[in-house]
Amino acid sequence: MGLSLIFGSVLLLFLSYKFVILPLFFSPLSTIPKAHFTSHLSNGWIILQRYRGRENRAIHNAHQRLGPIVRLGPKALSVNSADALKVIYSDRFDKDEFYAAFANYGQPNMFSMIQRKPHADRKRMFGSIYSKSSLQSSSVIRDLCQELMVARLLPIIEKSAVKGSPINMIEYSSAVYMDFISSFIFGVQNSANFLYDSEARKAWLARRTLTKGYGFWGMEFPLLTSWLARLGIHLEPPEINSTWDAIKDLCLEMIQKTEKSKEDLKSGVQTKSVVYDQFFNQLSSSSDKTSLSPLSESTRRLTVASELMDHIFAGTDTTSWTLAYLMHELSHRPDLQSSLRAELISLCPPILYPPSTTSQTSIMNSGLPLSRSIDSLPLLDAILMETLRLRPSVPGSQPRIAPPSEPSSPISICGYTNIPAGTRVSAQAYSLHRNTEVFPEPELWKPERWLGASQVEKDEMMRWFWAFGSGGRMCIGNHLALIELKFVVAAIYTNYTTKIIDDKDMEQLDSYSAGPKGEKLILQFEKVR
Ligand code: HEM
Repeated sequence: MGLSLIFGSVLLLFLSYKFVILPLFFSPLSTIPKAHFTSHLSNGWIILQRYRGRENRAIHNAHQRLGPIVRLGPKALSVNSADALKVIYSDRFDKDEFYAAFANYGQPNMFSMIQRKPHADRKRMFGSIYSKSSLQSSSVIRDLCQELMVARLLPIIEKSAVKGSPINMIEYSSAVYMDFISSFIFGVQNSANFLYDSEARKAWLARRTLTKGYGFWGMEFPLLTSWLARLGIHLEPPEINSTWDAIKDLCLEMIQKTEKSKEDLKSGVQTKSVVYDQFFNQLSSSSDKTSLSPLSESTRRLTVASELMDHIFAGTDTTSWTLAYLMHELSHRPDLQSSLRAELISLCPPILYPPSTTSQTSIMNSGLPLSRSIDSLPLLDAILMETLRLRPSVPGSQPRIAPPSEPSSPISICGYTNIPAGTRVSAQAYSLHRNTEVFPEPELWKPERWLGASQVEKDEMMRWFWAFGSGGRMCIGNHLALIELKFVVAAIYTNYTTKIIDDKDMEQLDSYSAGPKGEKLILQFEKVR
């Protein structure tokens, strides 16, 4: 009795010290302002904000009140400082376990990998295929712009303009970018064709809508969720899993088609399966070199599928939401549409549709303007940058884990030193892009801010611009996204004006990656005379 009382008291003292006294008074984090009065002791508040879909705004609000660094939980910080980004998103911090949930088919991919070494090995396998110079000079990219954006998308818009029937741009922007990224990966002959295949397009969108807003329990409490599921208690509808499986089957189908098409050549438009070939060859040669654990055929296949499925996920919603927000904003500004068109007409040749039959450099036979000429148009660039600033597709926190401090270079963030190893530290584009000193009137969409800025102001804006993240884990598809977005905007606004018919769904959700709350942006296209 006496012994157990002593044991109980020691245990109670130990727990009080570890979970109350240490985080409250002795942790190096205890002097950092707390986002909520419970934040020194518990993650409960921030988890609740996440559950309610208010996390980005709640963190932003805390930064506005308390400054560039706030404590979200006993071992969790948020920072809002361009200087701190250089420390946290350097090659010393690993990703947080949060990312592991993005593995597909039980296999990790570049995005889901936590540690730097395996990630660096994986990233190297992609060589330079996503670099700006190789994309800008790629004949495949040129052929895809021609086939998908000119030959497939423009006729759809032309038809809608001629008939005067509005179209849902959320649906078509999703279609054009799914077709583009899957064609770049697998070749246009093996990819999705959502622009033409309305049944497949609608099924995909319906499945994506069904999964929207789910995933909280599995991500926050994976063990609890799977234990309860074994007992037949589902925290999220069980059909969500089968919906995800159906979504992922699409990638396996495209891989099968790509493998098969190597054997039997088809007629019709064909392009190289750039990403698939690069990754498959690199994976095969690296697995042949490692005699310890050569990959089995099925593991190799799932590894390819996990990686390429992730590029499809990462490259579809992000770009299509950006296009939808850009067109939404431009539709409010007919004056800006005219200025943009004047700039686009200066391209050589302009992307006129339908192409004039007399023109020698017709866009239909790939007389497209050079990608770098489109890239260097200042107004188009300003319009896109401003959209990515105000509506970044990944507005939420990108969590990293503080490494053990090295005596020669201790970790110091926003003036606080000795950040303990294992502390979860994150920044979010939502707040970085709303710094009023750098982006005055941050809630307004003002492309002019990028045009009128001096070089010094522009450099400062770029230091805070974080739509694609930064450091070694920055978006690998950023150059591809910019090319795809600029080309579609150029192709559309050279030929048409847009007017809003229904935009009730456009409020941006509050989550890690976030698009419009609904699936509808109805626009009326009119042919420019
Ligand atoms: C407007 C379009 C896009 C935006 C705003 C965007 C944004 C981002 C951001 C912020 C990250 C870092 C996320 C984090 O660490 O938490 C990221 C990573 C990534 N993105 Fe993108 N992305 C876009 C388009 C694309 C495209 C077209 C691809 C196609 C390949 C792509 C592939 C990836 C991959 C593979 C990663 C993981 C990189 C790594 O961990 O090394 N993204 N993206």
